[in-house]
Amino acid sequence: MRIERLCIIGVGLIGGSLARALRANDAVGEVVGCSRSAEHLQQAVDLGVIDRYDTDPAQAVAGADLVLVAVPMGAMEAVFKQIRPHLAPDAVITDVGSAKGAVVDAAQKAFGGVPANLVPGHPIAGTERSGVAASFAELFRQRRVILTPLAHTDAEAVERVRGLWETAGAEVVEMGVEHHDRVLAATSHLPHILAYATVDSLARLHEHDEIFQYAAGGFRDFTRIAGSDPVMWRDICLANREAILEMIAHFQVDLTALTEAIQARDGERLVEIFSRAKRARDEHAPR
Ligand SMILES: NC(=O)C1=CN([C@@H]2O[C@H](COP(=O)(O)OP(=O)(O)OC[C@H]3O[C@@H](n4cnc5c(N)ncnc54)[C@H](O)[C@@H]3O)[C@@H](O)[C@H]2O)C=CC1
Ligand SMILES: O=C(O)C(=O)Cc1ccc(O)cc1
Repeated sequence: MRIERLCIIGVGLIGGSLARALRANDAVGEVVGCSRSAEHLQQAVDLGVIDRYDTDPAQAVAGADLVLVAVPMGAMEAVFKQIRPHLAPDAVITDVGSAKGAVVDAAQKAFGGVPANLVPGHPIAGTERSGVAASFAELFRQRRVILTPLAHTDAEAVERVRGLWETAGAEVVEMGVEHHDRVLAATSHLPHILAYATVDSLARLHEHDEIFQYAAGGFRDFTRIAGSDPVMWRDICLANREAILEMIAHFQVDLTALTEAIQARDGERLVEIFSRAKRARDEHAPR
C-alpha cells in the first residue's frame, strides 16, 4: 500500500525514524516535512529524511494522502486546528502521541468531533534522545505499535496506518483509548517519573558529585530515561494526569511497605518482595 505523498508534522526522533523506515522500504513517493524551525527541517532534508518542507502546516498538508502528526502532546490541538481546513478530503491522519485520551480530546476540540479518518496511534519504541539527528530507520523493528481507533473510525484508514507501521517492521495491536492510557501510565510514564525523581533527588544531596562519580551500571540502567526531553515529559504527565496519579498512588503504598520492612529490619519480608519482583521480571520483561 504505497503512499504517494506523506506529510510529517514534527520531524523529530519519531517522525524522522518513520520517514527513514518508509523510504528504506520504498513505501512512499514524496515526504513533506513541517516543524516550527526551518533550520531543523533543512537538517532533515540534508540527512535525506524528507524531500522538502514548509514551516506552514496548511501548505505542508496540501495534497498529502497521509498525514503523520508527531509533535509533543501539548502541541496536538494547535496542529489539528492549523491543518483542518487544508486537508485533502480523503487524507488519512494519524499521530504518535504517548497518551491517547488527550489526543482524542484535542481532535474533538479542533475538528468539532473526532474525524473518521483520524487513527490515533502510539509506537512503543523510542529512546531518551530527541530531534531528527537521533532518528534511525530500525527504531520500530520488532517493536509494538498500539492503535486506538474509535467505534466510528474508518476501517480502511486503520488498515492504511497498520500497513505503514508494519512496513517499518513493527507489530501492530489495537486497544481502547482508556485501556491504553492506564497500561502506558504503568509501564512507561511511572518509570520515567521515577527515573527523573531519583536523579533529581540524588543530585540535590550535598555529596552529589561523589555520588555520580561512583554510580555503577545499575544506576546508569535505571536512570537512562531521565535524559529524556523534559518538555515532552511535562506534556505527557499533564495529558495522562488521572492514570498517572493512580499509578503513583499505587506505587507509594508499595514503597511505604518496603520502607516499613527496612525500618523493622524484616529481612524475610524484603526477600519476599524482591523475589516476587524478580519472578515477575524474569517471566515478563523484555530482555
Ligand atoms: N521520544 C520517544 O521515545 C517517543 C515519543 N513519542 C511521542 O512522539 C511525539 C514526538 O516525540 P519525539 O519525536 O521524541 O520528539 P522530538 O522533539 O524529537 O520531535 C518533535 C518535533 O515536533 C516539532 N514541533 C513541536 N511543536 C510543534 C508545533 N507546534 N508545530 C509543528 N511542529 C512542532 C519539533 O520542532 C520537533 O521537530 C510526542 O508526542 C511523544 O510523546 C512516542 C513514542 C516514543
Ligand atoms: O527510551 C525509552 O526506553 C522509552 O521508553 C522511550 C519511549 C518514550 C515515550 C513513549 O511513549 C514510548 C517510548
